[in-house]
Amino acid sequence: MISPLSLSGLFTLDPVRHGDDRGWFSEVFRTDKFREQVADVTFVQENRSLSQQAGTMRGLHFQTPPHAQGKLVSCIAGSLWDVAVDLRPGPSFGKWHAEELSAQNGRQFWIPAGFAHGFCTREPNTVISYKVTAFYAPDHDAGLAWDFGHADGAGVTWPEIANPDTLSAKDRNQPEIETVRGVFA
Ligand SMILES: Cc1cn([C@H]2C[C@H](O)[C@@H](COP(=O)(O)OP(=O)(O)O[C@H]3O[C@H](C)C(=O)[C@H](O)[C@H]3O)O2)c(=O)[nH]c1=O
Repeated sequence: MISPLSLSGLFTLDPVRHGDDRGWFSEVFRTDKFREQVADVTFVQENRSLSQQAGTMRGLHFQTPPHAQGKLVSCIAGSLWDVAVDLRPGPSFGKWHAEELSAQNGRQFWIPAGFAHGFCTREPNTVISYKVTAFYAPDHDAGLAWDFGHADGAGVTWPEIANPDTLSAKDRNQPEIETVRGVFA
């Protein structure tokens, strides 16, 4: 099943699992169905990362134009809380949406270009896997603080298990959201 979400452009996808006495089989991605029902994009790279500790936080990241990335995110081991923050100009700027992704539920989260992406793992040895629509461009790698807006009572409400001590040095020094307003104008 493919479902549009409240923030326009975001979707969840729940591929069918054909079970039998061995286990299950699932078509987890098809270009034709994705282009018809979600977005007419082409994926050029697939990323995976292992986070050993539960509560590991990564993000909030994006690549600036012309290397902005759409991301089709899934969890292939363990479980995680995945969040997209809208950086597109307009009334939804700064709004966010999160999804629970796990190897068990097989759910996928489509995040188009124009959003920052981050996650927090819920189990040890969680692996995230995501296709992206633009190649890695380190000179266009950007981000915003995981706790943006918290001083004003706004921003992302991370799960209890989130552990800021797990943040990379880069992620401990990301800027406030106002500094990235207009990046996707
Ligand atoms: C993103 C990326 C990274 N790298 C190298 C660069 C570093 O040597 C190493 C770790 O990179 P980084 O610390 O940026 O990895 P994460 O903190 O997991 O960042 C990612 O996680 C958040 C949630 C995202 O959505 C982005 O895709 C991405 O920013 O992998 C590559 O070689 N290719 C790549 O595409």
